[in-house]
Amino acid sequence: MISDSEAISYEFATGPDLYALCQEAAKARDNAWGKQLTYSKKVFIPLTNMCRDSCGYCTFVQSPDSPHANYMTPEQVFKTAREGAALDCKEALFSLGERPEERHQKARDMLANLGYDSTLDYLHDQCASVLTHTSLLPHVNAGALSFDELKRLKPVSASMGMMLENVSNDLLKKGQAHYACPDKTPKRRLDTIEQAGRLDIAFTTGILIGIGESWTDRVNSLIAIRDRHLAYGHIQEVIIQNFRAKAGTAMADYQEPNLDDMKRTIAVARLILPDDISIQAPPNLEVEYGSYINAGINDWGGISPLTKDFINPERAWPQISSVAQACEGLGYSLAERLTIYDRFQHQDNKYLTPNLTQRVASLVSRAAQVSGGVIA
Ligand SMILES: O=c1nc2n(C[C@H](O)[C@H](O)[C@H](O)CO)c3cc(O)ccc3cc-2c(=O)[nH]1
Ligand SMILES: C[C@H]1O[C@@H](n2cnc3c(N)ncnc32)[C@H](O)[C@@H]1O
Ligand code: MET
Ligand code: SF4
Repeated sequence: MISDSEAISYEFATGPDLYALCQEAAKARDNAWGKQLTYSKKVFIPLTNMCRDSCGYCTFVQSPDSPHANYMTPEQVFKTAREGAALDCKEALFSLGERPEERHQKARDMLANLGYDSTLDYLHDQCASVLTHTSLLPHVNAGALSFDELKRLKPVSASMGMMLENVSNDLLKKGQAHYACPDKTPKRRLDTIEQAGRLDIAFTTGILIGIGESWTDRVNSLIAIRDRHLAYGHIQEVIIQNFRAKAGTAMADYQEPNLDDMKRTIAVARLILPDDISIQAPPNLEVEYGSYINAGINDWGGISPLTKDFINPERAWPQISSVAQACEGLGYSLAERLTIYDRFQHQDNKYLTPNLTQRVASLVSRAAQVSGGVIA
């Protein structure tokens, strides 16, 4: 662990200083997580691509005028989930736009056709349906949610998540990444993390780097996550995600963070966050993703053999065998894990409702029968 001021002092760490910082982080990771990295085999279910926000970096969102604006039908959800299960996926990642019906008539009309007036009600029922009809465990990433909304989703989602993005209020100003995004206020994002803690939901969060924040904003975002974890103990993983500039977005010409920036941020995250939080970085947003290992990550997040990363559709997943090779080249093994990390699984139905406890147990025992138990 390092102090807050020490973390801030690493802003310009480069060359041998960055190397030493990464070594310290890698040592902390080895002590806490051993010589094994993990990933979750998943399918991506983009339930709707309409959204009431308009983040400057996002190409996932579609304007209601676009012919591509949609809700997936229950049949499409089921087909994706079933095909994923057939390929041995264990997670159904529901990732979607936020409350589109509160802004767009087209979203209200499409929802009405499906028999709903709220995206979150539809989400709830589709998670329930995946649980009933397939072996997959839903993980909901629906952005900022209230206590009541999280509470309703808990029995149908094995874990949940929402990127904090960043705690800087400056990003809400005109011309900045989160201008006119009511769901990206640090207050609402932090409140979601807090309420998930009160509800004992195993929670994924993280920061998106390179969206106009300062280094101090970045460290302060990690500190904010740490402090909520110290209060509730519910943060299972923190994602360090690098912004990728996309043509056609407000931030198309923004500079992307470089590899040193990612390594520096990963290392500081490892050293400032408690050891029991997993540090995750996606392997599809950086060609030299293997060097994240030497900076202290222990997890790659979800990797899909079936669906693309709908948020970064132009960035194909590396083959799982290539990720395994990158790990092995540095002396680490690669193992599959479930969407809810091991230490949250066996706590007397605290994090999992009884129905989900059972589902998790049967996935774990299935994994134990094939290939000697791949689930970490
Ligand atoms: O494929 C992706 N998976 C994303 N995931 C899923 C992640 O890779 C894992 O599948 C889950 O975290 C399960 O551990 C997120 C999950 C969250 O809870 C919050 C944010 C993300 C962001 C992404 C993402 O941009 N792309
Ligand atoms: C689901 C998560 O995907 C991330 N996200 C959205 N757009 C981009 C982008 N251009 N580059 C990298 N990550 C992105 C945000 O952090 C969001 O919370
Ligand atoms: N809309 C949610 C968020 O931004 C999740 C998907 S982002 C493409 O957190
Ligand atoms: S990042 Fe999420 S909240 Fe922002 S516009 Fe895209 S879908 Fe909406």
